[in-house]
Amino acid sequence: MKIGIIVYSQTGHTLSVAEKIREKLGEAGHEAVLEQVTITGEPAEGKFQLAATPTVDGYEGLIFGSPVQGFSLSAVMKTYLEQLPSLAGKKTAVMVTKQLPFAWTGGNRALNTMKQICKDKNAQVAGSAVAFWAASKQEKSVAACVDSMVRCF
Ligand SMILES: Cc1cc2nc3c(=O)[nH]c(=O)nc-3n(C[C@H](O)[C@H](O)[C@H](O)COP(=O)(O)O)c2cc1C
Repeated sequence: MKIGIIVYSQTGHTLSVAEKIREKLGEAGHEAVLEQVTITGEPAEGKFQLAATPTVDGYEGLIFGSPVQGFSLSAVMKTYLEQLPSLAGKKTAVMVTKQLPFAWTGGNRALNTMKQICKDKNAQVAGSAVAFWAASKQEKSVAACVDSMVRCF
C-alpha cells in the first residue's frame, strides 16, 4: 500500500518516531513516504502560517503525527488537518509524542481531536498511539507506538 506519513515536529521527536515507522512499513512491503508540515512564524495558536502542507492525494493509507502541546493537539497539526480535503476511502492512523508519561495529560485529548477531524473527513480511522518522551518510558513506548502504527496496515 502507498502510505503517507505526515508529521509536524517542532523539536524532532515526532519526526524520529515517524522515521522508524517508515522503515518498518518498508520492511513490511509498503511504499511509505514521510512528509513534514512546516510553518512560518511561531508555533503558538494564531502566530503562524502553514508553509509546507503535504497533499494527501495519491496515498491509500495515511499516518498523521504530532507533538502534544499545552495538553492538546499542537495548533499546527490541528490547522493542517482542518484544511485537508475529504479523506474518504483512505485508511488512517494517528500518533502523538509527549513528555509527561501519562496519556491523560493531553495525549488522549490530542488523539481524540485528530481522530474526530479525520472521521469528519470520512477517513477510516484504523488506530492511534502515544509515544512518551520521559526517559523512564521512552524506549518501550516508542517501540509500542511504531508497532501499533505498522499493525494498522
Ligand atoms: C509549547 C510546548 C507545550 C508542550 N505541552 C506538553 C503537554 O501538555 N504535555 C506533554 O506531555 N508534553 C508537552 N510538551 C512536550 C512535547 O509534547 C514533547 O517534547 C514532544 O515529544 C515534542 O515533539 P516534537 O519534538 O516532535 O515537537 C510540550 C512542548 C512544548 C514545546
